[in-house]
Parts: sequence; C-alpha cells; structure tokens
Amino acid sequence: MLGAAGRMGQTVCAAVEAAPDLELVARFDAGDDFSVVAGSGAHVAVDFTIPAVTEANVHALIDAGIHAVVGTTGWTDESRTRVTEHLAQAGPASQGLGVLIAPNFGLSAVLAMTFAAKAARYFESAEVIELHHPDKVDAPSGTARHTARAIAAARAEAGLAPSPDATESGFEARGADVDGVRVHAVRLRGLVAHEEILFGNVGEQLIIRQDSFDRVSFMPGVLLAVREVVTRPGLTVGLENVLDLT
Ligand SMILES: NC(=O)c1ccc[n+]([C@@H]2O[C@H](COP(=O)([O-])OP(=O)(O)OC[C@H]3O[C@@H](n4cnc5c(N)ncnc54)[C@H](O)[C@@H]3O)[C@@H](O)[C@H]2O)c1
Ligand SMILES: O=C(O)C1=N[C@H](C(=O)O)CCC1
Repeated sequence: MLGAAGRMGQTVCAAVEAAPDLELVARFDAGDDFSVVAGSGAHVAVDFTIPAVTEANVHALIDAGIHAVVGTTGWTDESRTRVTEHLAQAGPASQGLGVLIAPNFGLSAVLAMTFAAKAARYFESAEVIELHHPDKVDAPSGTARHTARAIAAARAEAGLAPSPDATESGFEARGADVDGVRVHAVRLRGLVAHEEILFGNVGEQLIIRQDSFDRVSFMPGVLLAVREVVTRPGLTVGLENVLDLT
C-alpha cells in the first residue's frame, strides 16, 4: 500500500487485511525506501498518495514488475501516455503488467459519471459541482474532471454548441473550464466526497447526485480493481471499464 498512512491508505490497509483472498505485505509512505515495496513480493500495489508523486510511483512499480491500482488524482493525458509507453517498452519481468487508474472507486460515483455521459447529448446546458472535505489538496476533483471530459466528448459527438453563457464579467465565479464544461469546487468541513451534475433545457432540469459519506464506500471498488488488474495488461482508466459500464 503506497500512501499507507493517509486517510485512504489506512482504510485500504484495513480492507485488504479483512479480505480472505488478499494479503497485505507492505506499507509505504513518505520518506520510506522503495525497497520496502520492490522487495515485498507484492503482486499488486495500491497508490493513494499525492498528485506530485503518483506518476513516479507507477513507473517504479512497473520497473519492479508489480501491477498497479491507482486512486490518486492529478493525472493528465501526458502522464497517462508516459505510463502506456513505459508498459510497452518494459523488460521481461514487467511483461503483461496492468495499471488501473480510477479517479473514483465509489459505485455511486462511477454510476453517476456513466449516467451523466449518457444524458449529456440531450441537454443544452451542463455544469458540474464537486463538494469535498477541506483537507483535499487538488481542485477540481479528479472525478469532476473525468465527468466533465465525458460530458464534453458526448456533446461534441452529438454536435452540440457550447452551453449558453452570457457572462461578460466576474468570470472567476463561473468555475473551471474543463473541455468547455464549467466545474465548481466546494470545500466544506463535514463533507467527504460528493458530486452533482446539472443538465438544463428550456423548461426542464436533470440533476444527478452522488454522495460518499464514508471512505469505506470506495473499498469494494478498490478490492475489485486489485483482483481484476492482474487480468488486464496495459493501462485502464476508470472503474467503469471493469464494471462493463462502457
Ligand atoms: N479514486 C478514489 O476513489 C479516491 C478516493 C479518495 C481519495 N482519492 C485521492 O487519493 C489521494 C489521497 O487522498 P487521501 O485523502 O488519502 O490523502 P492523504 O493526504 O490523507 O494521504 C496521502 C498519503 O500519501 C503520503 N505521501 C506523500 N508523499 C508520498 C510519497 N512520496 N511516497 C509515499 N507516500 C507519500 C502522505 O504522507 C499521506 O500519508 C488524493 O489524490 C485523493 O484525491 C481518490
Ligand atoms: O478525498 C478526496 O480527495 C477524493 N478525491 C477524489 C477526486 O479527486 O475525485 C475522489 C473522491 C475523494
């Protein structure tokens, strides 16, 4: 477990220890030597660290011949491409390795993103609001970025025009622009991880909302990914692929 001392890391360690078919062989956190992981005999590593280090961790795992399940956010097209290239060029000990990166392992979140992608083509307007605990270091959330990109792709495929917006001043209040979809980030004590996807047409609105009230909600998805990643060589992005929701 990489990031073992963190909020998610501690929860994943407990979930793995409670799973009869899995064994936790190493806990790794900031300042530890990577030999803790490389020499552990681990088949699969789970990374819930920080955006600044997660890509380097994945490259080190590939070199060590260990499959990777990654929940850490901050991934870009460029960093994902580098992982794909590394997997393709890897030596014999790393052949057939799988890397599964998912911005959200919660079933409610994965379903909300899937439903949003399906709905996107039917609405003139679309915006995303993500709401998280105030200890989160990145904004907008990886989940909101993934959601907005899926909405944007569906809108583009359907030939929709940009969402109407007459704003002339005060753009800072209109949220981040992710592929043309506005994303708003709320940070509030008491929250864990929540997302609302809003669609509008003249005279009607659709709101899709999901709430993770507790980090245990991510555990079935993480454990599923741990079991599945060994059967999926190459890079997989999004738990929706493992759940056959695509
Ligand atoms: N995919 C999902 O379902 C999901 C769910 C929750 C959180 N997340 C993401 O997971 C990440 C972690 O979230 P968190 O709430 O557990 O954060 P956290 O700050 O509680 O934990 C991060 C851990 O990483 C450790 N760390 C920092 N640098 C490191 C390094 N160089 N090597 C190893 N460990 C290092 C920290 O010491 C800390 O223990 C964030 O990016 C968050 O957005 C994703
Ligand atoms: O607690 C966090 O931080 C979370 N981050 C993910 C994101 O950025 O999408 C997923 C939910 C929890």
